[in-house]
Amino acid sequence: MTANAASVLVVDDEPDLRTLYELTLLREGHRVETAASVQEARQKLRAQHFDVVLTDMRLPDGQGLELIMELRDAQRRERCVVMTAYGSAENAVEALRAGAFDYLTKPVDLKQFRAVVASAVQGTGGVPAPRSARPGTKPAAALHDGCAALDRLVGDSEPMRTIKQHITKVARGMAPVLVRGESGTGKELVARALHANSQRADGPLVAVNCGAIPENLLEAEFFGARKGSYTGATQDRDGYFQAARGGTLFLDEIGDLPLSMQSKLLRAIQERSVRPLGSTQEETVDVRIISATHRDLAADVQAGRFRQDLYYRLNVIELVLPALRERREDLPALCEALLARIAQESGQPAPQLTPQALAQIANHPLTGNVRELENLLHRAMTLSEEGTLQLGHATAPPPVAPPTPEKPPAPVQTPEPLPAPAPAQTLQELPSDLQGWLDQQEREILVRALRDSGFNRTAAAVRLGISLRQIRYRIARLQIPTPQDCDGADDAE
Ligand SMILES: Nc1ncnc2c1ncn2[C@@H]1O[C@H](COP(=O)(O)OP(=O)(O)OP(=O)(O)O)[C@@H](O)[C@H]1O
Repeated sequence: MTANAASVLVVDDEPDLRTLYELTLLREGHRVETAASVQEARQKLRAQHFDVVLTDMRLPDGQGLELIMELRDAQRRERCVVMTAYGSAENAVEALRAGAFDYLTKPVDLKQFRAVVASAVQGTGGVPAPRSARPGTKPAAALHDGCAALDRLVGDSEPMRTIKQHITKVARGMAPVLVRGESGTGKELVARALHANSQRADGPLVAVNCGAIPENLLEAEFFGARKGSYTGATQDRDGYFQAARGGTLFLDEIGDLPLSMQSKLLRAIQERSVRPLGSTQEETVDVRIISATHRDLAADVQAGRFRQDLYYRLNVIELVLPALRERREDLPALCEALLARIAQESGQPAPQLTPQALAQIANHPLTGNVRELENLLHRAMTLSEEGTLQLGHATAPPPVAPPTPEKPPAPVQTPEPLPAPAPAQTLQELPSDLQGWLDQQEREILVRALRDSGFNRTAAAVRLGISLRQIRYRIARLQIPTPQDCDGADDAE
């Protein structure tokens, strides 16, 4: 028996299943009480508090959902896990919306069962959460990180206050969250704040831009791949799901995921397990899913571009971020915070923001939201003299090299730090490592385009006929070093 055993109430009308769950939990070191009906569960809950309540959805005298709602209304601390019949996605979604911490589908897989209970027990006061178990860290640190992540979301307007309240309220559960909002409104910051305020804050946050990954690589990137499963897979490697174990998987631009991948993602979420490419084994993964989109996913569902069942699964809780034009009162605070951040990153003192400069900024439509504001301030800072922010022409976007589709990319010249390419090999000899060779070619082309555009990724992307997202993905994948302020040189998308 573990010293910090949690107390669990199991509610199920089937005696065999009750015993199975009870034995499994006892073996994990927990204290267990059981109930066969809603009435009996109510009695037990009146008599004592538990850490976790595991309840079947359908009970002879009512629904497990009633218990969840009663505990929620009484502001009780119990975390509820509901067991729903396989294929009834609506029930699981309804339970999560009603405040359930998580759900399991029947027939319950015992491995999943143990993982979900372990996740629910963490931080309830039973088994200590990973953070407090780590030597040298205090629970206060968790609080601090969570608050700091919320503070990074600058803005005290009504819609921003509501968003922050919602973040603290929903961060601790396992329910999937869909963050909606125009490009540049801070969806990724919201995802980070959700993670930092969750009990998984000590685990990884893996952010994935679904729109930037080539379709043929999606499966391997998400679920991992075994050695030899495709050309270039020279060793086993984990996917995003495995990398996010015990933490949060942030799926940005989820609306850009092709339909074929949507069904695979749905399956992974439902089964809580993934099968790496080339493997015969399923791997259990314990991740919380947060997704984001600037698109109207409901309309995409109507148009058949997005799977309805996946939409329901991802959209259990929806957070809608306001556009900057809907919260113009936040502009002064945003400018101050962004200038301080840019100044700190560039090692310069923050320039003073005069009322005239602020008025000039306020006149700008800023359709690209906070990202556009950030880029504008970056440009203005480079023009500023004597400690005062000068807008000058900074409100105009920087010139971007026009696309030159008719002009094929010039022959690749090797940039300084890179090894010389092997053009002879291109034509005469077959490369012995195709993937490595292709990566090398791509790297050289990207480095050249970046240099030619003064490390402005937008311009480099235009030049190469790819999107900003794609170039960002490729730069990260090939680990191409870029100057610190490279972001600032980019246009708002
Ligand atoms: N409320 C905010 N306070 C401070 N900075 C913000 C805020 N919102 C956004 N930003 C900054 O603006 C930039 C864009 O934010 P973020 O990437 O989170 O937006 P997004 O909605 O995810 O954009 P996209 O849809 O294009 O991916 C980031 O540098 C971020 O730090």
